Amino acid sequence: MKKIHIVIFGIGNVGSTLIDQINKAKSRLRREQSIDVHIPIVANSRLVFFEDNSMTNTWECDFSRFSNPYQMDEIIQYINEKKYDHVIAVDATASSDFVQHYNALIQNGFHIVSANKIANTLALDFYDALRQNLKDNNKKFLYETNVGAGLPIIETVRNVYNSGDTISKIRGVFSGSLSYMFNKFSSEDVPFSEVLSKAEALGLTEPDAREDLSGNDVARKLLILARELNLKVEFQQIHIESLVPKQLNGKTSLNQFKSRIKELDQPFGERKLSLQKDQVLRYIGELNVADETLEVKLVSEEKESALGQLKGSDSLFEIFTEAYGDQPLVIQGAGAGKEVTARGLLSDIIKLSNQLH
Ligand SMILES: NC(=O)C1=CN([C@@H]2O[C@H](COP(=O)(O)OP(=O)(O)OC[C@H]3O[C@@H](n4cnc5c(N)ncnc54)[C@H](OP(=O)(O)O)[C@@H]3O)[C@@H](O)[C@H]2O)C=CC1
Ligand SMILES: N[C@@H](CC=O)C(=O)O
Repeated sequence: MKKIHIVIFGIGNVGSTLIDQINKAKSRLRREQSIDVHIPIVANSRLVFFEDNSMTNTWECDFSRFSNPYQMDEIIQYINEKKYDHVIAVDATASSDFVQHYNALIQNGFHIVSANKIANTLALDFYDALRQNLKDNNKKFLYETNVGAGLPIIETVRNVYNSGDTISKIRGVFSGSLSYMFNKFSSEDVPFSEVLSKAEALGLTEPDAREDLSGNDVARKLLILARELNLKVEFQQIHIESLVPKQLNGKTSLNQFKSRIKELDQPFGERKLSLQKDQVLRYIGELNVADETLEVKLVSEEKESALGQLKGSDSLFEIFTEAYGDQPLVIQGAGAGKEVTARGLLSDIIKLSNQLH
């Protein structure tokens, strides 16, 4: 039996769902894969719970009764003292501060599984140094959920690339939350602000929904895929059409933005009115490999087209390669949501565990 110790950072939509999924999968993982998953530490942005402190019935109860403010050093020290063989830090935050701890975690024996896209989209210096650090310390970093949530996008792109096929373009609807919003907005008579609130309540958006609407989240996914193809591109090179109206862009706090979301209704209403019958709005990402251009934009699509017929929070990725010719390799399915994202993290945890000896 291989014992895997998981430290979970971030217990919002995705992190808390992951803990529930692990608890449910535990006995099957022991029985079928000889993997014993154990969660000794759970943390949010301010508080940490160490299992030694107490154990009641549920982790939520333990966390709310026995958690304390923390510094990262305490967590690293706790793990070091336990002398565990295999430790995985799961990043279920959206924090740019948290990723600054990755290198220290790796140097202290942690592997990393992440839903957070930030580490892979900082400057190339950081990106390359992180990979060197992983190599030097013989540690692994898995992040399939960075693109398409639970969909197998990164692995597929990597497999196609490693097989020697030439990828010329990747195009599609990269955002599950915006897919949901535009599906609902295009087909129902509701103001955009209402659709946005619903998407937030369903846990489909980023913790700060401006990251979705500004195009930053789609741009990050494009950049992550471009870097998987060994393109040396930076975030600043991406052409992004932001959907956040100028008066709300950059100058508002998150709370101010939330109190003013009705200001989105008019510009989106006008955009909808400009659509022809049988057209829908789609927010797409496009990576052209040959000229290294990355673009994020809002387009009108025919309802019957591949992008136009998407339902719910579906994402769709078209991967154009030499071997596949004119008809791209297509991956479609829910591209956001806590259940599918947590499943993607759990799948990375199991994949990683199977590589450890
Ligand atoms: N929702 C989805 O469909 C998908 C999400 N993802 C990614 O998953 C990640 C989590 O998303 P989601 O669960 O929806 O977000 P939530 O806002 O629901 O949860 C974020 C959690 O991270 C914690 N946190 C923030 N900063 C830190 C920190 N420095 N150290 C430890 N914990 C911290 C927050 O704590 P506190 O409450 O104290 O602020 C909170 O518990 C994001 O990176 C997102 O991009 C990826 C694919 C799909
Ligand atoms: N906000 C993201 C969630 C996953 O990354 C999306 O809409 O796809």
